[in-house]
Amino acid sequence: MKAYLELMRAGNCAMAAFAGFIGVLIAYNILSSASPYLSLSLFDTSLIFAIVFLVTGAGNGLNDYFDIEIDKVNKPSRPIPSGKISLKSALYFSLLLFITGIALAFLVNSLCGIIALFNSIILILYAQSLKRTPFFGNASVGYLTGSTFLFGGAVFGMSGLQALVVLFLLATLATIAREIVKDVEDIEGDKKDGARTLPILIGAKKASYIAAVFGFMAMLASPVPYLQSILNEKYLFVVAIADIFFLIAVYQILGKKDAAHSSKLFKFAMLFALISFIVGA
Ligand SMILES: CC(C)=CCC/C(C)=C/CC/C(C)=C/CC/C(C)=C/COC[C@H](O)COP(=O)(O)O
Ligand SMILES: CC(C)=CCC/C(C)=C/CC/C(C)=C/CC/C(C)=C/COP(=O)(O)OP(=O)(O)O
Ligand SMILES: [Mg+2]
Repeated sequence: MKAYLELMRAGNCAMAAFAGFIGVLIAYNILSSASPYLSLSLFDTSLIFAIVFLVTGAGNGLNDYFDIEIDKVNKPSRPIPSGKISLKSALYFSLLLFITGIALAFLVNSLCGIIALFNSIILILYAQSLKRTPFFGNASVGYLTGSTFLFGGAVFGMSGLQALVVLFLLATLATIAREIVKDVEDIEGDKKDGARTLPILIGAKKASYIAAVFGFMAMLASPVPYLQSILNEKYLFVVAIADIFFLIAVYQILGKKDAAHSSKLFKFAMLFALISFIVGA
């Protein structure tokens, strides 16, 4: 059981699922001010959390299935290269998670079902090939991460999804920045694997500057949810702390050229940003 949770990267699944949960709450807050009779279903909200957890876990599991050769070198302690889980078991487990997540999403409503199906296709394409293409891999993970908010809002249909576009964009920008930093960190292993990532194509320095631009865009846009009255002033205080960590993360990659530390700081800033959303809701 523990090995399967490790294969799913349960920590990332929980973070993504929490984002979906926040998406439901914020969309409800926005829409209920105009429609007082709008109801918030605890069952649907729990389903959103579970679906994002399952589909994210499926994507992570399939990712490790396709990455077996790289991970034998770079990450030998992971469940598949270490022998805790066989390749075939990892594949069937991931497919089961995808099917379960998609089926549950259609149980919520057709919009959630379509998003879950579309995201599952992107996750499969990412694991198979997209991750080895310049920038498209980073953009895919950025979209997928940002889509957790859209997915939560979709519980209330298109109006709920549209209400969370700003949060979607913030999360997407920040994730793209981190993904490019991760590619800078993995440049040697990716070169051996024949991957054509941004740092391999244009060099680590230029790629780091592009990551910094995405990071700054996310930071500069972070007051927008407050300015649009989507989130309150408490959000501003907490997101300011996230922005400081984003700034330090950018300094780590540009000033110190320490991609590993920068990646960790980006993730910590993203966690703080998630907290700012719930505090400001
Ligand atoms: C400026 C501002 C307010 C930005 C918003 C930042 C935000 C809320 C981002 C969303 C965070 C989120 C929903 C994360 C979900 C889980 C996750 C970490 C997804 C991306 O992971 C892919 C990554 O390649 C996994 O690598 P690793 O973390 O090293 O295992
Ligand atoms: C909203 C719904 C239904 C699903 C969203 C699914 C989500 C949130 C995905 C988040 C992004 C994510 C976890 C993508 C999976 C791909 C992945 C594991 C990328 C990182 O793997 P690599 O690029 O191989 O790098 P490492 O294996 O070294 O971490
Ligand atoms: Mg991988």
